[in-house]
Amino acid sequence: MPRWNPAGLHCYVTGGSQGLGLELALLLVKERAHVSIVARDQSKLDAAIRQLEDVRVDESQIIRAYSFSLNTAEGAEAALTAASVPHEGRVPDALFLCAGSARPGFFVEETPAGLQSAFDNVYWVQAWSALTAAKTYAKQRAKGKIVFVSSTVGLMGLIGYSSYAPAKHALRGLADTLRSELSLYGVDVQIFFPPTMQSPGYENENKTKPKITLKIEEDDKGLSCAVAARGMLEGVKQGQAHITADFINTLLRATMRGAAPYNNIVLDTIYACIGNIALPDWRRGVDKLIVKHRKEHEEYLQQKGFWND
Ligand SMILES: NC(=O)C1=CN([C@@H]2O[C@H](COP(=O)(O)OP(=O)(O)OC[C@H]3O[C@@H](n4cnc5c(N)ncnc54)[C@H](OP(=O)(O)O)[C@@H]3O)[C@@H](O)[C@H]2O)C=CC1
Ligand SMILES: CCCCCCCCCCCCCCCC(=O)[C@@H](N)CO
Repeated sequence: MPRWNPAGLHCYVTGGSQGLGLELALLLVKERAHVSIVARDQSKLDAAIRQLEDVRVDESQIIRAYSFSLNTAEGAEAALTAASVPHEGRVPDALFLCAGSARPGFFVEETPAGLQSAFDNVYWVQAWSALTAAKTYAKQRAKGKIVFVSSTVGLMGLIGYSSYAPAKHALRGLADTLRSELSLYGVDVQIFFPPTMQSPGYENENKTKPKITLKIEEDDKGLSCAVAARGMLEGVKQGQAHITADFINTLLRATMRGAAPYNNIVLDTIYACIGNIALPDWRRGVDKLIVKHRKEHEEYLQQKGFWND
């Protein structure tokens, strides 16, 4: 299969105002793509556009920002329609659905409304864009690409991520389904599983992250968003269905593949063997750490007034 090349194509990057999405948008602009970024905060979009303009290679590149909330079907549709205007109404050649946010916490402290809004912020924030794009690809008889962004905790579960991990797993289910179904229209579907990335969103979630989750993650320095974006784009170019950019997520990917396509049958089999031994070993350590944390957790709940009502 020939490598995918973004030069001259219209790439639509949600969450393109900061973090992974911005770093990916920068790479795409450097590779001569037309780039549209979408996020809510206009001032962050303005700052991002200045950075993207700085790396423009060609006068003819169309580089635009659009402020929309992608949490609703209407918002996602309006954003895609707006971004298509400078391209004669044509659907973008590729969508990179990077938008999403995490709000870690303990399950027993969650509320029904909180859990539902988390699904909006993690699953629907990408799925609505895929829905409107898929319909438009089919109607316009256009070929294209949709790339979702999941997480390490789209491949496993970890204390503190009960509102987030299920939605990231659901994105994998959607990506696998659409990889199968959208081949009807010549639309490629891929999904990236990033590890921890040093981003504004990560710094923000750490402010309220449970202590035990912080402890489990403490040795994990994560990737810079620039390195993660490079790994993501490389996997996209190679046409990988499931993309990873670091060793741990590669082990998780290889052990969680199921019927998904191999990236490399020999290497993936080796990674799965390593993962089958190393991952349960790591998990046993984490399980022990959590049991040891019981007393401190009880004190935390006491302090929060958990037993008061
Ligand atoms: N950082 C990490 O450790 C990891 C992150 N991920 C995932 O990778 C992706 C990128 O993460 P990261 O770079 O850290 O994210 P950041 O939180 O730093 O940036 C998120 C981007 O998405 C935009 N966004 C968020 N919600 C919406 C919305 N409802 N509508 C429109 N735009 C929105 C934000 O802009 P604005 O708020 O202005 O709308 C911003 O541009 C996310 O999907 C995240 O879940 C996965 C694994 C690890
Ligand atoms: C040999 C086996 C060793 C395995 C080590 C695994 C260590 C990983 C623990 C951290 C996982 C948390 C990632 C969540 C990232 C994310 O999506 C949020 N930060 C959202 O922004």
